[in-house]
Amino acid sequence: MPKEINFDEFDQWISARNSEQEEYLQATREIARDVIDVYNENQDYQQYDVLRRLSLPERIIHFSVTWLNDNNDVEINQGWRVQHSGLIGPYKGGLRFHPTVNESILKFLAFEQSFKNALTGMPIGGAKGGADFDPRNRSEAEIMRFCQAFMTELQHHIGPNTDVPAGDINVGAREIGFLYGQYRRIHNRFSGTLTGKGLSFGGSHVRTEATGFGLIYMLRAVLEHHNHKIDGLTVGVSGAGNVAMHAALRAIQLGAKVVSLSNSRGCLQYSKGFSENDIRWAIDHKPENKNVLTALQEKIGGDWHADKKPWHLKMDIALPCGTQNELDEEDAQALTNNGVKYVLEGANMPCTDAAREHFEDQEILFVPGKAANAGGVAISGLEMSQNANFQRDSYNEIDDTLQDIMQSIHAKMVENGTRDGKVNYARGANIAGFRRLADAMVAQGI
Ligand SMILES: NC(=O)C1=CN([C@@H]2O[C@H](COP(=O)(O)OP(=O)(O)OC[C@H]3O[C@@H](n4cnc5c(N)ncnc54)[C@H](OP(=O)(O)O)[C@@H]3O)[C@@H](O)[C@H]2O)C=CC1
Ligand SMILES: O=C(O)CCC(=O)C(=O)O
Repeated sequence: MPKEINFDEFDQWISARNSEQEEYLQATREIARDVIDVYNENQDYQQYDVLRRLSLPERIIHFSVTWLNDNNDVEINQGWRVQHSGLIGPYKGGLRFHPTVNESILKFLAFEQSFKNALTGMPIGGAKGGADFDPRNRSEAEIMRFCQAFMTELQHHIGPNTDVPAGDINVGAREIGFLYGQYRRIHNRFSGTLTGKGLSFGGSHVRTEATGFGLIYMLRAVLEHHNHKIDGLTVGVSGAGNVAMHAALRAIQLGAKVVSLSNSRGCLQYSKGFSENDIRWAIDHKPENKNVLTALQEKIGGDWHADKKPWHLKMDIALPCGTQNELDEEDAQALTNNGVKYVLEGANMPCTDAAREHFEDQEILFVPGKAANAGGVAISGLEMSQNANFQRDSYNEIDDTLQDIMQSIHAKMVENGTRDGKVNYARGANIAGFRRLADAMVAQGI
């Protein structure tokens, strides 16, 4: 029988099933708060129980990864693939290698991924995976053997029409090459089972840059909607990885002043504003430097603040691009004290709940990661279709498509998130993603 549900009932239900999985509870509660009215207004959604069903992963695969280090000692790690929703296409989402990886983090990432992928308009479901492997201080040979051992287990569960992994933290082009090589060796088949591949073996132009560039295209759309221009604005970026560096690069190319980058060890402040060449140098020299930001500081100057975040600096726009929950309420307060106007999440869920509430209370425009960083997975979707058709589109064609996709996600948020003339981008993203998944769930029955 159709049944309405209120937020407290939902909260009790989800908490009882996921106790001590704080990141997962944070992500599911955040979406439920925004979509519960949409759910309660729709008899079909109630009849098919879509809110609760969408709040649990379809499948979690958990395996051990056993491999030999350079001393020929056995090492054992834990690996997972969380296949959250295959409703609208093959499971799709990145792999993360980091010592903090656990089931709660991968479940939250897979859950967010399903809503993000729904926003792209493409036929891709949501998943995430990874391992508690720490690649820091490992030789390249050890990283290769770990990737091969990880894929030996994961390959049972993926395929071009089943589940297509890609990169995430500490999984870049090199690791995707090792993972793909092992998959191809086992299956003796050239297929699109992994995106983010090298250009010489089925990769797509712009995939490397897509998440960071897409974030800046989203920023441009948000600014235009509010009659502003990026030119001359001051931007603070956290992180110094794939997303952060490419966001900084595109922002500078479009005329912004980027005054910070950071990593888990501290923050590099460069008040004059980095040049394109500074960012390109950091991208190129990251592999051979333990801390590319202190190496950059030695080259160009600026101030290195050990164990600090960039959020105490003066900026118009904040782009957290490091990791989940890196920006808390105190940071949000510091940003508003300094006059920040826009916050766009490049990372997945980098703002804590309290920080998001603070931005909402202060009427700071906030765009959640599931919309702002969707450019990466969107170009992964294009890599899949190029692979399926044995074709390669040009760099400019893909970059143009990326701009169109980010514009269309912006339009969906405005359509679903505007009340009394004001856009709540988080609510707009949650409602638009929820409607697409919920409609597919109803149409496919039980
Ligand atoms: N790659 C992609 O296409 C996509 C990535 N994302 C998300 O973007 C984020 C970054 O991923 P990506 O750039 O690919 O990963 P990378 O591995 O390339 O880089 C991660 C960067 O974040 C830094 N970092 C880690 N923890 C913190 C912290 N607490 N504060 C500040 N910086 C920190 C790392 O520093 P250190 O080296 O010191 O650890 C590193 O510089 C993640 O949340 C990821 O899920 C989202 C969409 C797509
Ligand atoms: O490209 C992909 O498949 C996944 C990207 C990703 O992990 C993400 O969007 O968080």
